Amino acid sequence: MSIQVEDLHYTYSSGTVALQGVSLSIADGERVAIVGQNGAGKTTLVRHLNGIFRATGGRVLVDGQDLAGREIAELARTVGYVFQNPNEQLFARTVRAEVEFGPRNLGYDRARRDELVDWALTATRLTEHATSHPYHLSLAERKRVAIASVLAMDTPVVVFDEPTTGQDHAGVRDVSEVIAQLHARGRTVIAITHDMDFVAENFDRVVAMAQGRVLADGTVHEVFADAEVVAGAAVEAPAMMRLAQGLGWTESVTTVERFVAVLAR
Ligand SMILES: Nc1ncnc2c1ncn2[C@@H]1O[C@H](COP(=O)(O)OP(=O)(O)OP(=O)(O)O)[C@@H](O)[C@H]1O
Repeated sequence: MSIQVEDLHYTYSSGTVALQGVSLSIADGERVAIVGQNGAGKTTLVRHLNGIFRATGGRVLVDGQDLAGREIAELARTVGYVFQNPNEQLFARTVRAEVEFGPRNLGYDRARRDELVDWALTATRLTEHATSHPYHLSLAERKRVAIASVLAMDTPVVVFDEPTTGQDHAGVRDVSEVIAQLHARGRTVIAITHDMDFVAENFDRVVAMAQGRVLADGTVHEVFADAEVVAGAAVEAPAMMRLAQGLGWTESVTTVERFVAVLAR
């Protein structure tokens, strides 16, 4: 499902100008990472995609339809949003009830619901915690519950707000695997992240933001090879890319797999 953001502006009621004319076009099935320093406007931007925020200027179209005037409940069927802080998202008494809430609310029948919930729990390694209270789990596990509860809604677009923060190595691998599964199912995946190695390993495209604007939009290599962009967005290129540059290689190298392939030659 495609997304068009056209000259989007957003000013908080406090007067903070968070977005100053963002334009983006995301095609069906793309994997897009949004990067940039704290306060760049990333969260404000993605919260427009499912109608949590309404543009104070410009517009957002999903599948060609303007989101203005559309109900949040209707948009929930289209764009899933995993909050950065799971405590803002979770409310049920058991993990399974939490994960089942979305598909139940969307009116999916029992068989589809069970299938989606089982898949979401397996994908996030939470099956054994299905009957636990989410608040008895660690923060990292609660974050995975938040991910599972959005996965189970089976939306064509899934937006993650800093999905790897607080996750250990296995948790990061799980999130990568979830993204790969969503991609294989043809879903559009958008993630805000501060982990540039995670970006390089899991995304095809990077949008770098600064001060409420898009500074650069391109492949991982294109965006991180531009020193001005790297400085302006206050990010660091992925480790493999820095290593390859340090070795004086001219090839595009952003991932471990690619690094090993070039080294082997
Ligand atoms: N609820 C709010 N009320 C007022 N200002 C806000 C609010 N939330 C965010 N802002 C401000 O809007 C600007 C953009 O914030 P936003 O959270 O979108 O940035 P971000 O790029 O997601 O940052 P981070 O990486 O820290 O999550 C910042 O100046 C921030 O202080």
